[in-house]
Amino acid sequence: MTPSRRCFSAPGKALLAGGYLVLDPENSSFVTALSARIYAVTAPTPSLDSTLPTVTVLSPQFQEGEWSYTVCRSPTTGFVSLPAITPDRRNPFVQSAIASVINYLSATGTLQTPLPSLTMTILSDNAYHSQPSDAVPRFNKHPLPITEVPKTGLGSSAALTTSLVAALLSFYGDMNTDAAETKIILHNLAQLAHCNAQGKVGSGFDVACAVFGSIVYRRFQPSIISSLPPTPTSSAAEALYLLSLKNVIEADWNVGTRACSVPRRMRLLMGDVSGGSETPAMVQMVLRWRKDGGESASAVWTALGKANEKLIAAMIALGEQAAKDPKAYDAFVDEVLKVGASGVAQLGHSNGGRTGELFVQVVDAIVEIRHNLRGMTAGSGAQIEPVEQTKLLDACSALPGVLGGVVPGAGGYDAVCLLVAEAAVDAIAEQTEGVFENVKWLELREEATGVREEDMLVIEEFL
Ligand SMILES: Nc1ncnc2c1ncn2[C@@H]1O[C@H](COP(=O)(O)OP(=O)(O)O)[C@@H](O)[C@H]1O
Ligand SMILES: C[C@@](O)(CCOP(=O)(O)OP(=O)(O)O)CC(=O)O
Repeated sequence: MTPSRRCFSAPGKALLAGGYLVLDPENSSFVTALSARIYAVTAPTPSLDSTLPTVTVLSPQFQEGEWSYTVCRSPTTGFVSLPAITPDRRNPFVQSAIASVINYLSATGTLQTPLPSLTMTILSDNAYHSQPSDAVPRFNKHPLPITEVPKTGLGSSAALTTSLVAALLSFYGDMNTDAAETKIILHNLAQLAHCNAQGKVGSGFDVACAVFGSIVYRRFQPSIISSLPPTPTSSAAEALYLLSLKNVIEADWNVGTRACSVPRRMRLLMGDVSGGSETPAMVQMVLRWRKDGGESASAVWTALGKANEKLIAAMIALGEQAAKDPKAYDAFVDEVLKVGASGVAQLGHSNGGRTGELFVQVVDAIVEIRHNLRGMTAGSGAQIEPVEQTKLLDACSALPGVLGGVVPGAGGYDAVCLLVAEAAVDAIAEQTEGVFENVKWLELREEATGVREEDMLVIEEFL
């Protein structure tokens, strides 16, 4: 093993509660980090003293997965531009991650000099992309470029950008990405790089989840990012740009990133639904309805916000209760295994004390969220919980061990997400397979940890 190699990884996401409302910094959302991760391995590239340093990113699972840049640093201003050595190839997320980190380190005066050349190799878990069969090897290779392989909607660009930013901060800035203050810088840089690459300021829940793991997320004010001047074209502008970049990255973004997770013995069950939806088009329809839909739209929006808050509070309280009164909690979960969601609500009302009460709140909140998402669907015309998903979610909610289910994120024909008792998973799969042909339960589960350094020994064999 090359001793200087290091590996950083970041997780994918599911937005359990907060689709659309998360675009407004007033609202909280519940974001779950998933077991599918993207890994970035750093290795110094031997280079000649006389040549300019280069940064190369390899993504060997995809055809044409190589992007190389020369690092040109202005001796007067310190601004770094990155002309592509492979100009016919584009990967805006890769380029943007490198540019943001190197310029930030340059602005803070901590960029390593002379700058060594670097190669980063990306490995991405199979769950991010549709696979030809279930029996593919880990980190399966595709016979197509990345842009042509269908995605599953787990937030590959956010996990990629975050793992690259962590790798770059550690390689070029010698920063400990585990330290709390570095994680905030990492988050802000990854958000900026992701927005620049996307060409728009998104809600950022996927990037925040890739950095911090499962969280109750509240967005930053978009003006923080849009206040940064455009990429400079003169020396005077370069100096100003670097100063602004440092200020923006080190400012208090006031994001909500409180850690949360699915309570023990419960599990998220993610179902891939064949179809697929266009998130940006749906966002446009919803925002238009929100703006022009008068009081009825406002009422649905407010009620959905309340239902989301209720679910968030109940999930957190239930996790605490599981630790505080494990006996009562375990006894209640054993009962949950015997009944469907409405049965859980009945049980919780009649007995179960505080634990029962909290289970009722979770079940009720999911019902309320779905009710309002259907109101949004009807009002906006965006197919957020389409009728097919209503049928699927209703049928699943009646199965023993299921607390309820939602269409995660923007909703539509991408996925469903159930909250279930862990021990019921196999029975749920058995009872739904063949009945609902278009749902495929995924091997994914919550893994609440955000960006982290990996043991190189574990990843080495896949390189
Ligand atoms: N494993 C990977 N290797 C290289 N680039 C990747 C990888 N995964 C994602 N990307 C980048 O992210 C882009 C996909 O981003 P996007 O369309 O926003 O999808 P998502 O919703 O999964 O983030 C790809 O076209 C590529 O530029
Ligand atoms: C509508 C949204 O609030 C949530 C979309 O969540 P998804 O998980 O559906 O996201 P994509 O992977 O980008 O399709 C838009 C946003 O917050 O950016």
